Amino acid sequence: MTQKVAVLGTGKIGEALLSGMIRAGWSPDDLLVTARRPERAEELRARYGVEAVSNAEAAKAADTLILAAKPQDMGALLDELAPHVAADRLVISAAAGIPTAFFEERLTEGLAVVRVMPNTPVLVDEGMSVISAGSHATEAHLVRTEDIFKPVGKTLRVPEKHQDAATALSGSGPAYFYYLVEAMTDAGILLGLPRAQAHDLIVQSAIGAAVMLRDSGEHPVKLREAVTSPAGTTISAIRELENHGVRAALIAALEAARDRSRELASGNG
Ligand SMILES: NC(=O)C1=CN([C@@H]2O[C@H](COP(=O)(O)OP(=O)(O)OC[C@H]3O[C@@H](n4cnc5c(N)ncnc54)[C@H](O)[C@@H]3O)[C@@H](O)[C@H]2O)C=CC1
Ligand SMILES: O=C(O)[C@@H]1CCC=N1
Repeated sequence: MTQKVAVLGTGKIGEALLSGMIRAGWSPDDLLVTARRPERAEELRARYGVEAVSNAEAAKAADTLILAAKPQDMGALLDELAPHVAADRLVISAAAGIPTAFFEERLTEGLAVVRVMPNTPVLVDEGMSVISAGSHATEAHLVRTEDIFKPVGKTLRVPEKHQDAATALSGSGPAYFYYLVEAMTDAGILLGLPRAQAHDLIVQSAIGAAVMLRDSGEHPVKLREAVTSPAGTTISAIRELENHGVRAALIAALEAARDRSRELASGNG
């Protein structure tokens, strides 16, 4: 029998996942969405041909519920869902910070809960989804979760204690690269290039560097050394990065993201 999957709280990450599932061959007939605003429900219906229903209807009809509301909205969503989630359902949470125990305590006794931290590149099938089992989730539940997330990128299983770190690295990760591209494009403008050209030069350099990181098997230090000619341009830039503490700033930034993820654990951070 075909499994029905519902995305509850279909905002940016929920829609990214939904679009990925459809690209991967899921029939819109086997997918349900929920949204707070009727206009948003209509938009999703028109864009993907999926049925938009209430949270209670989704909980009753779907075998797998993907919860993609903000951590701060999760308590209220669970209050709505609690009377309707049968014990044989799989609940997948994509929320930053919130532990699987939060769902287990508020929903049906013995329910399988899986925590996943995806990232927005699921939109282009290059996502990174980090997966942890709750206390009642079995191997079969993890495989069911991977069936949803594998077609839209890589997946990795980690113990739940590492989820806050994963959130800081890969959940938020794309934002750091966009930030760097934005800053380097500004630098290109300072150096006299038109914005569009500066953008293209930096984006293609980022793509080339990312593919080499993924495919060459080389350590990033080796790849950087190959760019850094003696008494050349690159080392002049690297010295400035070190002078400005960019490495320390990145370490502090990711530590702050990890700490914020921990703060969100209660669902009202
Ligand atoms: N944006 C990202 O890159 C990532 C986000 N996440 C997690 O995904 C979740 C959603 O994040 P975004 O998509 O960025 O936020 P968002 O604000 O775009 O989406 C959340 C959606 O949930 C809806 N919602 C809230 N309560 C609801 C309810 N009771 N019933 C139906 N819909 C409800 C909101 O109207 C909104 O459309 C968060 O928990 C976040 O931690 C995880 C990984 C990456
Ligand atoms: O910024 C956030 O809280 C979410 C979680 C990971 C990426 N975006």
